[in-house]
Amino acid sequence: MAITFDAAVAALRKVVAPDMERPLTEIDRVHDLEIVGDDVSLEVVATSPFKAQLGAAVEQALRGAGAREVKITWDLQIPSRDIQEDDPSPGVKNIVLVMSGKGGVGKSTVAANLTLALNRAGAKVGLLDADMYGPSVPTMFGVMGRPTSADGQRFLPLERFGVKLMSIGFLIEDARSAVVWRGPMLQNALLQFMRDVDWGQLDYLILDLPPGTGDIALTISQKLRTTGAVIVTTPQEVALQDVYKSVSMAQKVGIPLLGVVENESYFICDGCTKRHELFGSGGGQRIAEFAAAPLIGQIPIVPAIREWGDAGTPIVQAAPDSEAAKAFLSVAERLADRASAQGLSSEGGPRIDRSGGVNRHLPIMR
Ligand SMILES: Nc1ncnc2c1ncn2[C@@H]1O[C@H](COP(=O)(O)OP(=O)(O)OP(=O)(O)O)[C@@H](O)[C@H]1O
Repeated sequence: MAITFDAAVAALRKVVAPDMERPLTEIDRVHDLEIVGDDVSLEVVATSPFKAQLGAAVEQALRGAGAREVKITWDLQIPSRDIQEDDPSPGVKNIVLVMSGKGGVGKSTVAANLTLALNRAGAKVGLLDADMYGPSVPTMFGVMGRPTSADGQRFLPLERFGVKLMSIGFLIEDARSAVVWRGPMLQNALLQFMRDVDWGQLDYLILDLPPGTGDIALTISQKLRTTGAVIVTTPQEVALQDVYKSVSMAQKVGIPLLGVVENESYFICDGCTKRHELFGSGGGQRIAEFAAAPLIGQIPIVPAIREWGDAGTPIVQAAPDSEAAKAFLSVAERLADRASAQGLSSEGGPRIDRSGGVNRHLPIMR
C-alpha cells in the first residue's frame, strides 16, 4: 500500500527532536514533505551538527508507514546564545565553559576531545585554553608557535585538525611562568583573550577554564553571555567536594549548567568486558542531581587517552572508532543538544526547562 501524506505526518509526529524533547511536527522542524509514489522527500531542521540519529529515526518512522525511499535535506540551524552589541566575539554562536572544582580531573582532556568531536560532526569550533596555571593545548594538539595578527590589533588563532586554537602557552616563553598569575590578573587575561582574539565565525567556542571555584566564573558571567557550563568530575568523594563548590558558584552567578561529565569513570581490562569502577561509582550522578543538570556521559580510564594526549593528537582525532573516542563523541552529541535547547529558550522559542529551574539568564551587569 502506498504511503499517504497523512500517514507520513502521523509517523513524523512520533519522532522527537533531541534538543527540545518534543515531536518534530510540533516545533516546525519538518518542511516540504513530498510524496511521489512510495518515495518521500522532506526537509528537516537540525539544531545540532550530530544529525545521524535524528535522520535514522525519521527514516525508520517513514519506512514504518510504508515509504520506500526517504530523502532528507538538512537545514542546519545551530541556535545562538544571546549576543549583545558589545560582545567581544559576535561571530561565536555558542560559548561553552568547561569547569571543574579540582585540578587534574581531566578537564583539559575532556575539553580537547569535545572540541574535536564537535569538529568531526561538521561544526566550526574553537578551543580557548584559559588554564593560565597549566596550559595544555600546545601539548595536546602538538602545536607551538606565535599567533599572528592581520590587522595589528587582534591575534589570529592557530589552527590544527580544522579547529581554531588559542592558549596562553602560545604567548609566553615558558608555560611554567604562568603559575604566578593571580586573581584580577588572571581574570583580566581571560577577558583580554576574548577581546583580542579574532575567532571569526564559530558554532562553538570551548573555554577550558582554570580549576577552582572563584572569581573566574563571576567575571565571566558579568562580561560574557555564555551558553553554559559543563562540569567535569571524577567519581571519587574528594573530587566531589570541590566540584559542588564550582556548581554552586556557577548557579549563583547565573551560568546555565549544561551537563556533568564523569571522567575516569571505569576501567575495562584486556580480555574481559566487565566495567571495573576503580574510584567508586555514582559520583557524577550525585553532582548532576545537585546541579539539576543531566549526567551527559561517563568516560573510561584508558591509557590511550593519556598517550594520545601527550603525543599531540587527542584520541577522538587519533582513533575515532575506539570505545573511548565514542564515549567523547556521545558526550559531545548530548552537549550540542543541551546547548541548542539553551539557545532556543534564550531566544524566546519554546522553552523546555528540564533542569529544575537552574537555567536562569541574569541580565549582564557592567
Ligand atoms: N579518561 C582518562 N584516561 C586516562 N588518562 C586520562 C583520562 N583523563 C585524563 N587523563 C590524563 O590525566 C592527566 C590529567 O588530565 P588533564 O590535564 O586533562 O586534567 P586537568 O583537570 O585539565 O588538569 P589541570 O587542572 O592540571 O589543568 C593527563 O595526563 C591526561 O592525559
